[in-house]
Amino acid sequence: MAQTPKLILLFSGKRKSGKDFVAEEIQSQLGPDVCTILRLSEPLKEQYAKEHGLDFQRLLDSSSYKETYRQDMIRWGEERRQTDPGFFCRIVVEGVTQPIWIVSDTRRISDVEWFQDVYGDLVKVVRVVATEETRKRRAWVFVMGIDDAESECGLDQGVPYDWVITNDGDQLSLDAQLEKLLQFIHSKL
Ligand SMILES: Nc1ncnc2c1ncn2[C@@H]1O[C@H](COP(=O)(O)OP(=O)(O)O)[C@@H](O)[C@H]1O
Ligand SMILES: C[C@@](O)(CCOP(=O)(O)OP(=O)(O)O)CC(=O)O
Repeated sequence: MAQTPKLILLFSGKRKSGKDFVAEEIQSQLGPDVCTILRLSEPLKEQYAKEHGLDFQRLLDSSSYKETYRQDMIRWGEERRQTDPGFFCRIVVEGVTQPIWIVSDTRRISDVEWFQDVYGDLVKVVRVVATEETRKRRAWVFVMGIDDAESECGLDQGVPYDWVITNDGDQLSLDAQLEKLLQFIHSKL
């Protein structure tokens, strides 16, 4: 079981909006002892790799290897969540000791609901936004069945965002937004 955190930031956003980039910026400001980044896709990929005889490490990086299996991983993960919506959430929080958690890849309303049910007001929903143009510059290409499906669109609406971070590559603008978010985080420590 994890220690009770002081704050949980649930990040969502489109592919290549910069969820990981922004999460890592925040973690680097706070330090790894204070802030941990949790990824729901990690236990998903680990288990999927085991069951399908694949290389877990290669599923973790931004390679074409991951993209080859993305659609089937989505299908497989959805089957798991249907029988147990908290399946991947419970695994990622296990044994975490840092007071600030960033879950960098919430994709579905059921993910948000699980955290809200268990941790209540400690949970804040953060949306990372970048234009299609910016995302294309980061090598995003629209794929039917992925970019128009729940995995990418599940949190486009239906869950109010507590914070919206616009990440279009302007470092000064990002710094200003993160400064405000960091002030809020510090107020919870
Ligand atoms: N503000 C930024 N400045 C420079 N590079 C960025 C910025 N935001 C994202 N990137 C780069 O764009 C790519 C996609 O970002 P990533 O965080 O992996 O997106 P996501 O997790 O939303 O799919 C990565 O190579 C990342 O380093
Ligand atoms: C099957 C997935 O978990 C794969 C996610 O892999 P990543 O989180 O590595 O993907 P991106 O950051 O969008 O490139 C998606 C899901 O629907 O659960």
